[in-house]
Order: sequence, then C-alpha cells, then structure tokens
Amino acid sequence: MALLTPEDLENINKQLQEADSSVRKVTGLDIKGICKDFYGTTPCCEKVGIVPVTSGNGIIGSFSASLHAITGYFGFDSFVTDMPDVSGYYEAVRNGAQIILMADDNTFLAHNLKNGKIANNQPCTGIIYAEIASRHLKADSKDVLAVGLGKVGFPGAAHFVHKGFRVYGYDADKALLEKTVSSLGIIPFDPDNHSDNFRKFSIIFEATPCANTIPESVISENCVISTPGIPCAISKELQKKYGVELIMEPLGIGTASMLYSVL
Ligand SMILES: NC(=O)C1=CN([C@@H]2O[C@H](COP(=O)(O)OP(=O)(O)OC[C@H]3O[C@@H](n4cnc5c(N)ncnc54)[C@H](O)[C@@H]3O)[C@@H](O)[C@H]2O)C=CC1
Ligand SMILES: NCCC[C@@H](N)C(=O)NCCCC[C@H](N)C(=O)O
Repeated sequence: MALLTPEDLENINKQLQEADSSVRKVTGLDIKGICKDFYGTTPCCEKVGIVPVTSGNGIIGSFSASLHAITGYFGFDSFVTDMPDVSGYYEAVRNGAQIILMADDNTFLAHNLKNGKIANNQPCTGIIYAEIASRHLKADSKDVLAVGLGKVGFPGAAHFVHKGFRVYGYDADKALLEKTVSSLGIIPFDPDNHSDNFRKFSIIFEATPCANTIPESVISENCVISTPGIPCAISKELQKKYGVELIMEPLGIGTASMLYSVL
C-alpha cells in the first residue's frame, strides 16, 4: 500500500479547510454536515486516543499529530499517547479514550470501545469521497467515471452503484477491472482510449497512487473530481482550464468518515 509521507501532511489544517470549502461549494454542506447526514451520527464529546505504531515502516513523523489536529477540527477531544504500540493502547484506555485511532502499514482503524463499532480507513475513504461527489449540485447526469478500483476505489464505485449512478470504471489491472465489471455491473471505460465510446463526465472519482490519470478528453466544464488518490489525478493547468472543483485531501476526510461511522 502507498504510505503517506510527512510532505503529504504538511499544513494539514490548511489542506482540510480548503477541502471543506470545496465540499461546501460542490454540495452546499461542509464535511461535518455530509458525515452527519450520511451516517446519522453526531459527536458528543467522545474522547479519542491516538496510538502511534512502530511496526513495519514505523512511525510517520507527523501522522499522529495530524490526526490530533484533524480530530480537533471535527470537534473531538483527542490525545496522542506518549508510548506506542501495546503500551500506547494501554495508556489510551487508562486515560479514558472511548475511540482508538491507530495504523500500521496495512490497516488504519477506528475502534469505539463503548459500542464495539470498528472502521477501516480504506472503505470509509472511498465511500465518503463518493458520497460527496454524488451530491454535486451542478451534475449534468447520473454518469460517473471511477478510475482506480482497489481497496479505496472499489467501495467508492460500489457506493455510486448503490446510489443509482451509472458507473464507467477503469483500472490498470485488467483482471480487477473484469471482476469489478461482473460484480458491480459497471461499464468498462479506459479514459485514455475511448474513441468508440467518447464521453465527458461532470462527476469523476479517482483512487490510484499515480498522478495525472484523468485526461482532458473526459473532463466537462465545472466537473467535480473527487480524488483521495495521492498524488493528484489532474494537472493544475487542466483544473484551471475547465474550472474543475477538486475534492482532494490526504487524511482528514477519510478519518472523519471513520469517526462518524463508529459513533
Ligand atoms: N486521501 C486519503 O484519505 C486516502 C488516500 N489513499 C490513497 O488512495 C490511493 C489508492 O489506495 P488503495 O485503494 O489502498 O490502493 P490499491 O493499491 O488497493 O488500489 C489502487 C488501484 O489503482 C490501480 N491503478 C494504479 N495506477 C493506475 C492508473 N494509472 N490508472 C488506473 N488504475 C491504476 C491499481 O491497479 C489498483 O487497483 C493511494 O494513493 C493511497 O495513498 C488511501 C487511503 C486514504
Ligand atoms: N491517507 C490515510 C491512509 C494512510 C495510508 N495510506 C498509510 O500511509 N498508512 C500508514 C500509516 C502508518 C502510521 C504509523 N504506523 C504511525 O503510527 O505513525
């Protein structure tokens, strides 16, 4: 799995505020409002314990501090434990944490110790980015282009299908694309090679670890590109040229989705 870098997380508060402003422009609601409406939950002073984890590639410099800033932005009371790993988990519980946030190289979880609910960052991220894009006030149809159908992208594509959108999907892994076409009933669509099936989209969802995966030919004026994928799916030039509203942020929107889903 592509791991975050400290550079991805620089100025996380500014990144979150900018993303929130884009979400408001696209949907009329802020991220909090979307999460509240979608999950039907509201934070009520739950204490969040953030536990650094040293396994695998180890601690990512500003990951825990970023989670502390993010939980604060969404109105949660949180703390980062002094100790990592098992000792940190013990410390979090002993200090009254109701929700645990922790991540190794493969899984980033939120666990509510009071109601037993548990959330995984990858599906929670795909679903919330899809939910935001599905509420695009200026969408010109119910057609969606979904590029990248992995651990984040597949749940996102499935969410669009469940909400009644017509999903055109693409993944560089042909076997995965075939599996997704048959399991979700999406329409295979290679954005770089679609002469026989030319179309533009006002809603695009991208979840790949590659840059510039969305070519100019599929972008319509004032389209929304909702993309958890890191790095960015389109160039700044294309974003400016077509007035694209970009929903893109490295950690906070997915974390909010996890937290609201376990309340
Ligand atoms: N912003 C956020 O909050 C989060 C961002 N991410 C990021 O989302 C991205 C996807 O993460 P996962 O789904 O866990 O990875 P994954 O490896 O499970 O899925 C990525 C998929 O993209 C496909 N792909 C790669 N290059 C492609 C290309 N050029 N065109 C089309 N498809 C291509 C791969 O075949 C794969 O199926 C990563 O960059 C990850 O860092 C992950 C979690 C949260
Ligand atoms: N964007 C949200 C998904 C993050 C994920 N791609 C990742 O980098 N996971 C590794 C996190 C490792 C954290 C580390 N163990 C620590 O505790 O600092």
